[in-house]
This record gives sequence, C-alpha cells and structure tokens, in this order.
Amino acid sequence: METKEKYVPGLEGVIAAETSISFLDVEKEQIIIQGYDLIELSKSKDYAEIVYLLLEGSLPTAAEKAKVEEILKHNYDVPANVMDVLRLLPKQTHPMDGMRTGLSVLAGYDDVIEDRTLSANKKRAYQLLGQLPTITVNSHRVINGQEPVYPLQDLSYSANFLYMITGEKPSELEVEIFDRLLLLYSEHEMPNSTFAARVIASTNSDIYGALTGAIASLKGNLHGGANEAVMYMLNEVKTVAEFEELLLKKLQKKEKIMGFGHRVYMKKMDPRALITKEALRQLCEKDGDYLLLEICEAGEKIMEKEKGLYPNLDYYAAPVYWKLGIPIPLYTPIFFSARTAGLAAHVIEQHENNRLFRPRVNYTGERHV
Ligand SMILES: CC(=O)SCCNC(=O)CCNC(=O)[C@H](O)C(C)(C)COP(=O)(O)OP(=O)(O)OC[C@H]1O[C@@H](n2cnc3c(N)ncnc32)[C@H](O)[C@@H]1OP(=O)(O)O
Ligand SMILES: O=C([O-])CC(=O)C(=O)O
Repeated sequence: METKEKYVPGLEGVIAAETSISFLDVEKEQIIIQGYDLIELSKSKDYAEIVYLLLEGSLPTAAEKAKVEEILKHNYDVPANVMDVLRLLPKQTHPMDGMRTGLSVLAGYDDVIEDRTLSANKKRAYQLLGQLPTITVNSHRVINGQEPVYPLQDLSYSANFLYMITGEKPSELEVEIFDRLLLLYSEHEMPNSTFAARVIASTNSDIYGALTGAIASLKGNLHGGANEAVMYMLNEVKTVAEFEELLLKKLQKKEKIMGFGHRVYMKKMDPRALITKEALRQLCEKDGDYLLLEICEAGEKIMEKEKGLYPNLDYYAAPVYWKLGIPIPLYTPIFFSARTAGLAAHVIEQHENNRLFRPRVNYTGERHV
C-alpha cells in the first residue's frame, strides 16, 4: 500500500512560491505589488508606471517613466516573419492561439537566448511588452485576412494599443479607461497562468517558452477566457428581465456563470471589479446608454442572492471593452498582453532564485507488482 500524503485538489491555499512581487491581501482588499496597493495606484498611476514598478521594484520618477515609455516604443518592431506565420494559420484560429504562435516565433530571433542574467531577462521583458500590442492586434487581423496594422509612435503606449485595435484615434477618456484596464490586469500574485510560467521557467527554460505556456493557461474560460464568455452571454439578451431569466436557467442547470467567483475572493467582490464597474458607468454616461450597466447590476444581484457569489475582474471588464469598440476575440489577448508585465517579473524572479518544480502524487491506480 502506498502511503498517502495530504492532497489539496487544485492546490487551493497551498504556498507554491516565495515572492516579493505581489500578494492578495483579501482582508484589507488590497492587491500588494512591490509594497504598494494596485487599487490605490490605479487612481493616480498609469500602466507604464506599473510596468516599471514590476520590473524595477520601485515607482518611477518622471524621468524614469519617460524612459520606460521610450523603451517600449523603441521595441515596437516585430519581425516580418511573425506576420507571415500568422497568415498561414486557418481563419478559425482564435487570436489567443495566434498570439501563442506569434510569441513563440520570437524565440528564434533572440541571439542570446541562453543568457538568463537579470539584465538580459529585463531587456527581453521590455522588448516583449513593446512588441505584444502589435502581435495581439494582428493575431486577430491577419488571421482574418486583413492587412497588418503597425504602431503609431506619436501616441502613448495605451493610446496606440487602442488605436491599433479600433483603427481610430481614441478620445482621452477612452485611453484613460483602457490604460486603467491594462493596469488592473498587469499582475495578480499566483493565478494558474503565472504558476504555469514559473513551472516552465524553473527548468531553466526561457521567457518565450514560459509566456507561451502562460498564454495557453490564460485562454481557458475558468481563467482569462472568462471575459470573452461574459460578453457572449451578455449579447444573448436585450433586457434586464431576459438576463435575469437566463441566469436563473443556467443556475438551475448547474452551469457556471462566467465572470463570477474567484479562488481567492470567493465570498467577496474582486476589488478590481469595482473599478471596472465605475469605468462602465463613465462610458454609459458618455453615450447616454445605461442598458449594459443595468443588465450587469441585475446579474450581480441575482448571483449574490442565489449563490453568494460576486463579480471578478472579467465581469465588468467585458462590457467596458465592448463599449470601447473592441472585438470580443481580443478580450483575452489584451489581458495577456497587459499581464506580460507581471509574468515577466515572475519569470525573472524564478530564474534569479531557482529550484525545479517537481511535486509528487498520491497513486490511486492498481499495483500488479
Ligand atoms: C481574471 C480571472 O481569471 S478571474 C476567474 C475568471 N473565471 C470565471 O469567471 C469562471 C467562472 N468562475 C469559476 O468557474 C470559479 O469561480 C473559479 C474557477 C474562478 C474558481 O474556482 P474554484 O476555486 O475551483 O471553485 P469551484 O469551481 O470549486 O467552486 C466552488 C463552488 O462554487 C460554485 N461556483 C463557483 N463559481 C461559480 C460560478 N461562476 N457560477 C456558478 N457557481 C459557481 C461551484 O459550482 C461550486 O459549488 P459546489 O460546491 O456546490 O459544487
Ligand atoms: O488570481 C487568479 O486566480 C485569477 C485572476 O483574477 C487573475 O489572474 O487576474
């Protein structure tokens, strides 16, 4: 008989790493990033500043912030072969799969790919953050037979990202809201995708492989894929009453409602969702159409009453993306692009202080020997 060790399904509550990058303080409703609360930072800082915080460990001065923005822009170029590879993919390929393929192509262009030093890894992180908006947007465009779109240097990082998605120069409010979403998505402690990236990095594999694995993880609808699923669900209805009916039917059939629940915040609202809800309200005020907000709020009430469950970030992020005119298949790729900041920080931390991940099992099969 095998001896059985304590096994926790889904590794719930299990400590998988020691990190100085981030920590979810559920009690205080804080998302601690390098010592600061991301929720507080979202009120006064932008995505580029959080990129700096994640990769350099401190908040940037004005000059350092300008330097990061310059570095990101300096890294916008993506090898033309990436577009050629995307062109070869079947039209039904999801942009997350396109992105996974496109990002993985970049490994071959790294002349010092075996260099795991801190400076080489950081350089790669900035390079990838510069290139990802182009890969993200074109994973959707090129696969759909459209011509690639390229960045505009005279826009800020987030304004350019949104411009490439919609093809129109965005308003100040739109940029501010899109940037806030990137910031909120930038890092979140040890979700499945970060764990996947760290597991891969722990074999001494490179950041391209670790991020490629993280994309695969993030695609699933129990994780990043939920934001797309939320929007498809919202688009099934035209009124508050129809949404209430749809949710009750789904619950009766024991279906999971996308955008609700969270392994860490299961009995509380994700603090990031409050901010995206506010962003939705701002966009409703702007166009005078409150229907999506009313529908979402009704859903929130039903889920609290019926299941004691609360929205996670993806629930309100989806209608915000919709109001910004972003195609649904890009919702999860944008999440990944934003999360690359946090993922890169984790891969670097893993490489800097590495021990191979290699857990054991409780064997439940038969023994014939
Ligand atoms: C940015 C992000 O990645 S946030 C997560 C995005 N994912 C989603 O929104 C998908 C919907 N949510 C879920 O599936 C879950 O809440 C998860 C995957 C996020 C967390 O899952 P876990 O911690 O493994 O909890 P688990 O799935 O075991 O759920 C516990 C109980 O709550 C129920 N539950 C959890 N989430 C939901 C939901 N969204 N809808 C209905 N019931 C739910 C489960 O059915 C289960 O009930 P039971 O004990 O009666 O069987
Ligand atoms: O923390 C998690 O498990 C999922 C999540 O909200 C994120 O990755 O932003």
